[in-house]
Amino acid sequence: SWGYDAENGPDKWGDHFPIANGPRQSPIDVVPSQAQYDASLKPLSIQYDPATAKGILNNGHSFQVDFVDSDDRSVLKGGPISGTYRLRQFHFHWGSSDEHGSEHTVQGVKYPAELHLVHWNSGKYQSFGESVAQPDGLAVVGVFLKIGNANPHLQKIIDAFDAIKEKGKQTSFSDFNPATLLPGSLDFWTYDGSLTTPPLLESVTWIVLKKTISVSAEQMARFRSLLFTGDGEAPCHMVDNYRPPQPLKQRKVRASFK
Ligand SMILES: O=S(=O)(O)/C=C/c1cc(Br)ccc1O
Ligand SMILES: [Zn+2]
Repeated sequence: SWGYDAENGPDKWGDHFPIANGPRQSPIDVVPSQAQYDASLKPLSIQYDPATAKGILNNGHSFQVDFVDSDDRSVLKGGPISGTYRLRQFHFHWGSSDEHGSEHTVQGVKYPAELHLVHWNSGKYQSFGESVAQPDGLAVVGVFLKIGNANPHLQKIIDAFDAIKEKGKQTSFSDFNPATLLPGSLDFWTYDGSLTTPPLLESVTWIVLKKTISVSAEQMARFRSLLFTGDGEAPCHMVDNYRPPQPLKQRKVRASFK
């Protein structure tokens, strides 16, 4: 199945998922000078309840922290979206070195990693599964990681890595507030896009934060100690699990800030 190597990576995804060459694919290169300031964009409203954190899983492509999404305790509102979107999971994409690894880029600048907080439109649809097939079904907040001081909030996640080193492994993960992973400013760029992994569905309103959060080089090295492979397979380090920027086509990127 799909992955990130030469045989099954982003250049091959179109073979099984033709939408890979669609009109609203993600990620993109954000060019700040081309983004239009939109005064009608509301401030982002992000309210997460740490009690909704459920577990952490190595899914063979990344690791994800899953949340209880059977009620509106952890939700995203405002910004470019209408109504309420419920937090489903967050995950990361990262590189084999600190020089690259993010999916979105900013005028060609690559960051060592990118956090994605995935939300679905619980105001309009009954489940994540239904939402993922709708043009307004998902809202993903993207946050760039930049090498600097160790991030104490990331450390709690990293401390769980020994339990999920291989593909398919999972463990409980509770009492965690993902809002601690957000930068001080919620200024953002927004555009209509897609999932950046197969099935690449064009159902995502992207909200990419301008400000970064810190991660130390040592913490990044811990991300790279995870494995794409399962128990009993020849080990392959989980690195370079990012899709490169895709054509903007007929889209405009809006900015929430001047
Ligand atoms: O990298 S993203 O575009 O955030 C992919 C999100 C995603 C989330 C879920 Br939940 C299932 C499949 C997916 O592809
Ligand atoms: Zn992602």
